[in-house]
Amino acid sequence: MANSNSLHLYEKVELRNTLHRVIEFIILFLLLSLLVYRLLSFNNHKLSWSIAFLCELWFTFSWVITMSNKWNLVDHKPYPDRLLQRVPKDELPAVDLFVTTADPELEPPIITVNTVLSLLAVEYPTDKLACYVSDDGCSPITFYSLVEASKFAKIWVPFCKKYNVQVRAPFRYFTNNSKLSGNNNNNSSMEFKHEWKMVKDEYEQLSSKIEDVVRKSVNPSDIIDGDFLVFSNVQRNNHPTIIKVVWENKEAHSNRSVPHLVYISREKRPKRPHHAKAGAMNVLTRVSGLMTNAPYMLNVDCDMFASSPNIILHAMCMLLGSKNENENAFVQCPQVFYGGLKDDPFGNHMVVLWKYVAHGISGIQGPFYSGTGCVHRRRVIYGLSPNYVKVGETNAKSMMQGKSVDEELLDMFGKEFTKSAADALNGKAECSNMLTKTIEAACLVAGVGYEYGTQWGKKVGWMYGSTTEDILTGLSIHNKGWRSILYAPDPPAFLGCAPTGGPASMTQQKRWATGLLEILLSKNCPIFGTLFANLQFRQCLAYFWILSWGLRSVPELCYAALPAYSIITNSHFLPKGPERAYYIPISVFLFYNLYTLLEYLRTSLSIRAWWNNQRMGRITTMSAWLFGFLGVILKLLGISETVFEVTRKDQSTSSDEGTEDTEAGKFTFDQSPVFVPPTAMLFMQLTALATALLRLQPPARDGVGSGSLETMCSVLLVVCLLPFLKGLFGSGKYGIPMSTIFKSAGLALLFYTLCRY
Ligand SMILES: O=c1ccn([C@@H]2O[C@H](COP(=O)(O)OP(=O)(O)O[C@H]3O[C@H](CO)[C@@H](O)[C@H](O)[C@H]3O)[C@@H](O)[C@H]2O)c(=O)[nH]1
Ligand SMILES: [Mn+2]
Repeated sequence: MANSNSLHLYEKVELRNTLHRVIEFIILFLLLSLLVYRLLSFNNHKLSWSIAFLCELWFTFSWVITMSNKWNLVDHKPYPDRLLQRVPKDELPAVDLFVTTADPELEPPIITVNTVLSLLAVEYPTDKLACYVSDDGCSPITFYSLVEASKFAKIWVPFCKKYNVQVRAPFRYFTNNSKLSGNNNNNSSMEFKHEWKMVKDEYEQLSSKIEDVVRKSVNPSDIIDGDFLVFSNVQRNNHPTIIKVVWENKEAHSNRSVPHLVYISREKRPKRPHHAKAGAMNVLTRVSGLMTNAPYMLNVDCDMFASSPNIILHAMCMLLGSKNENENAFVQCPQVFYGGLKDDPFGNHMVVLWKYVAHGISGIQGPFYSGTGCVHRRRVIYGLSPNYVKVGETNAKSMMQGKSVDEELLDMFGKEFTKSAADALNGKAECSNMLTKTIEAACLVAGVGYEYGTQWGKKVGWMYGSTTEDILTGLSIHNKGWRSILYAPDPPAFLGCAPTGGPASMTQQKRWATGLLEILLSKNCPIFGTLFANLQFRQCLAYFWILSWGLRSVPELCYAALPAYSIITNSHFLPKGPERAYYIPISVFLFYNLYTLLEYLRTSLSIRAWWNNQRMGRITTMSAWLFGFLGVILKLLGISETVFEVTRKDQSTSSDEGTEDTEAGKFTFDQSPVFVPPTAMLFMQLTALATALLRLQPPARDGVGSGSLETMCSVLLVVCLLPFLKGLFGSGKYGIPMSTIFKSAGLALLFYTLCRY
């Protein structure tokens, strides 16, 4: 029998994708042929030909990167049993659990509470876990909800463990039609039924209590006083640090115990930068560093509950089990969404993206850190490089160049934190298990001024300077030469909310495009990482692929304007009928769509979902990503700052995913300017088509006017923009506001006049 120590704790599985590779090469060949054709026939054409050439050059370049990203798809499979054979349960490493919330209105406290409960109930020794909730909204309602949740946790956690409940977020468990479901044989027993009923009643009481407070019919301070005093007279952006140990786990080894739960609202002062989520994560890191200092940290957004009870154990297999103990910096789980609208009408479930791109990058240096559903090593977050890690040696010492260790630690981490940081770096972190005693020090490290003069956000912790702090932080880790691991189990490890509706999706996409481009155009650009640090070349390409989302809007918009321009001026930018090259763009179109469709079908998604994503791809690029691009330009010019706008999380805790709500998938609009460019684009194409239809085109200058391909492109764009066409006639939130229509019509008119001048 093999020694349990010699067996790997996880396995790397390569996925087959020969068919994909073949189609990828065909598309590449066609794109290159198109470029060659353009070069050979350059003399005969002018402006539109050059623009088309530049755009196609960009598309080809993007395609090469896409191919590199998806070349070898890799998956991982953990063996938790082997881990438990190797490491006794009470010697498993401790893990700190971080949850961030920022706004009790956009992020209803009941959602946060469910996330917290799902984490408290994971299948892992409770004395190894501590859950920290950062509340950037400084809301007594959130605090009250957590206090009540911690009481409920005392029956919820033992219940889940006793009956091996699979989904440990109560709102999902009780509404999932999973009536009386669990995994044990004794589930049908009278005892189980009785307990199930009791727990369900308790949960209902908890939710109604929270609802009362949210609806302001009950004031939290009327229920529990004392604790709420600190919340009186606080303003969201002007208040001292509030740290409350909601629950301290003192009966560690009892099988009814519940992990620690700590509430943190960091200090905020007007005009002092708080660095949004990155700032919150750094405060969580420091406060937990003083309280429990676990060597591993799991972080989730408030809406991402753990839907697999073994997730921490599985992640540990990958972190403890690599051949070279410390090669993997973090384990990232895909973002999967629950209760989403049917067929992904807003194209933001990203299922195919996670399946193909993330698994592909997983075969290079590892997936990007994407902000939620990720287990980090604390030492890596503190800036340690893989080559410094020598088990049993003092890492803190080896990290420093020159100065004495103490001085250097002081400069990096700040005064109150040097000891904690040194312990963590040296791997001798131990739980003090006296949380309340550390509150005073914890308040200091959560203050606004604490990071001043330290390296937080620059060299240690979550990185500042981008609204996509996750990608930036992951990049700085990959730069040091670390690898990362994608863990995508089925059923998913975490489930969250995807924005529903046009405005919420646009806000999110705009923030991403902005944040990503901010990174690309800064000193953190991955190209420097490859040139001067340890970022692998193909990983650099992968980063370039994601960081350039905002940039893509420019070639896409130009290319989309070309058919309208060509029809209005009666010229052509694509090959004409008799030429053989005529078939190149047609083949690119067919093969590309076949390729993407195949990806959707292989992921068991519908053709409708494929189409919705293709369409939203075009719409998002023209609207949100364009505004992300403009936002970064304004920032570079020093005109405005980029901000983190929190995405609204819908409280639809219903389980009826399939039920037909005819309005649900319908595109919604608001006053936001992001809706202007797609509306204008629609008007441009409609004007062009009308010009052709009414035979108002001027005579073609070189004898060959616009042809069938231009018309097809134009029609295709109108089809993609159908939600906007409908929006012109819709009312309320389903209609495009009049002001947007006027602005867009103005732009389209301007375009028409420029074409005609
Ligand atoms: O000042 C802030 C702003 C946000 N958050 C939290 O950050 C998380 C993510 O915010 P959300 O509005 O849900 O943004 P999403 O676009 O859904 O988030 C994705 O993109 C972000 C980067 O743009 C990542 O940080 C997230 O992890 C990733 O899920 C939420 O838990 C918020 O409560 C804070 O704690 N403080
Ligand atoms: Mn989110």
